[in-house]
Amino acid sequence: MPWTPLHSQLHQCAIDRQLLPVGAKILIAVSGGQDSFCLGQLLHDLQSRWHWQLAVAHCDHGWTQDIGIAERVALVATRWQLPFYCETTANLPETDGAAREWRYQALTRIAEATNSTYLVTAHTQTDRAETLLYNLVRGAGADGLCALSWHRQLTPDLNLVRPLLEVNRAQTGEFCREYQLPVWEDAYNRDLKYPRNRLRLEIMPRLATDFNPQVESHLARTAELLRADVEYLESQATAVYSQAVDEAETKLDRTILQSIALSLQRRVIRQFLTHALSKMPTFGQIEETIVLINAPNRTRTSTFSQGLAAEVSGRWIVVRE
Ligand SMILES: Nc1ncnc2c1ncn2[C@@H]1O[C@H](COP(=O)(O)OP(=O)(O)OP(=O)(O)O)[C@@H](O)[C@H]1O
Repeated sequence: MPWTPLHSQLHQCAIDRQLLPVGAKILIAVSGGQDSFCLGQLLHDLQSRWHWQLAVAHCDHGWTQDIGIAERVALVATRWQLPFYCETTANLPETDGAAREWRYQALTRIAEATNSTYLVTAHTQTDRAETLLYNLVRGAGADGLCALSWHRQLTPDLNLVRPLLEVNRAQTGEFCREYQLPVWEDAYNRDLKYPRNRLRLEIMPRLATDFNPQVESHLARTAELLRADVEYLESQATAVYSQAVDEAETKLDRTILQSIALSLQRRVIRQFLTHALSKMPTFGQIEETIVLINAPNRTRTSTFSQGLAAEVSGRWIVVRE
């Protein structure tokens, strides 16, 4: 089969971003859709140049509309002459979130069992643009807008890598047609009952025709820029947090918080409350706690959870009943 511009793009991207080292042991998550078939084919074709050890994993949710997909993926894996692993769940996941959680657990198990140190998924530039817009409309800060990073540590021994973040869905579709890959069209993806599908099928095309044909790549670039900002801010916040918090992580020094910018204050308070409440605080809880930085002694927020509230105690902010 021909060497395509996508082969060159992925090859160059792997070099520039140092995504997958020479000789890496890589597990490819293949759903049976066009994006992951495209990714699998590209990695397979580049394998001899990079000396990667590849394997294919599929997660079977047991949903009736998915019958036959695992067999298709297995067939393509055989065509690629790659080992194929499939996990089926005993409990049908009822929501998208539950399915995703189970999928990542299953993929991690397969990666561990096969000693793979990289798990790759086929999230694309299109997914990134849609995620940004979807989260923006629902209400998100910079952290929510830059979801989908190039890589993320899943466990101490396993990295999640997303090599297709600069490739769009039109390109993966065209590639799969050229390579005659047996792409599975998920009926769920066309159901306009789901907001995410309406965004993909109605809003994004409308933005492209009425506003800017490059909307997808522009939104994805915004996500990329935001990610760098967020990573920098979060690392600064972590450094301040370690200075401002006491050893037991029960109180926060207001004098240190008073001298930093609001954007860092928010992040330090979020880290503190996440620890104190054992869960991610809401935006409102963070804003209430920010007020305490310059408030009189004994000023108290509303009750957050389990009877706990934040309170000024001299130079400290504490969380207590
Ligand atoms: N059933 C599956 N088996 C194996 N891999 C899968 C499966 N479903 C999804 N994936 C992997 O995850 C990628 C993203 O798929 P999809 O967009 O459907 O997941 P998502 O749940 O919306 O994404 P996220 O994991 O970011 O929430 C796919 O390209 C594929 O690599």
